[in-house]
Amino acid sequence: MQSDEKVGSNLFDILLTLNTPLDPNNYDGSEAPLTDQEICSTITEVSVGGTDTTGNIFCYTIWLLAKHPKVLTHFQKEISEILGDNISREIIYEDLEKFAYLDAIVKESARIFTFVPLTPHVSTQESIIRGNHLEANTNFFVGHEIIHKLPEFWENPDEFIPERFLDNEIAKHSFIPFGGGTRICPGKNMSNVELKALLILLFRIYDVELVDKVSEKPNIKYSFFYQCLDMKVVVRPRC
Ligand code: HEM
Repeated sequence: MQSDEKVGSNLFDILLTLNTPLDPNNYDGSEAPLTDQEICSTITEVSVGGTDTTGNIFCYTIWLLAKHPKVLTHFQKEISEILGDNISREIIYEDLEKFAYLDAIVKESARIFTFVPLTPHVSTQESIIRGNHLEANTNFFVGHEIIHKLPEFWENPDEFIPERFLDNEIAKHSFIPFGGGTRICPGKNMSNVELKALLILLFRIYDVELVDKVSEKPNIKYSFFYQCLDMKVVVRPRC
């Protein structure tokens, strides 16, 4: 970055200028707010954690909506009711809180395509989990995807039914796409806001059709998370 460039207020600007004379908070060379290693780790975490995750879930939600036209129509009606028909009207954060049906769509999409199906953990103390005895310091996995498909919590678990998040009380710990406890995903809210805004921006103007209408699933590869390898769509302005 050139020294005469204006520093914006986005996260990368802030991180890249910390500990330098370009720091908008006038870093005076005394104790640095973060070490260089902490800055690098934060940039890596936000880049890795923050792009593939939301991008893939965006694809899966488009795929599900294209496969379930009634759900899409309901969502597009919600868009018109909340934002009106002026397509250049900006979306603000407060609008997103009114989108109850979209919220249910996003949750159901994260349940059907549990992006991170397993996470590794280590027990810090001796515990009994569903009748299984675990010593302290045991390595184990939390099976997010398995939990999201258990028939004791989810009726017709393989079906995409956003209404289940509107009408029913969801059993505690049965819906954990972002994990839970102290290590819950710190990007949860950011991802939800991005995803909802993107879906509104897309579907308030366009209809989307899958090129491959036959396959039962999108083309997915597992590599710690479910990566969407390719998904071709035809996008048409709504009539
Ligand atoms: C739909 C999008 C996302 C999903 C499904 C997701 C899912 C998860 C899950 C399951 C975990 C593990 C939690 C646990 O161990 O219990 C996690 C951790 C994490 N996520 Fe996300 N994530 C998403 C978006 C994001 C975004 C947008 C960011 C950053 C901007 C992010 C950053 C992180 C980080 C840094 C951790 C590690 C937290 C820790 O170990 O303390 N994630 N995420």
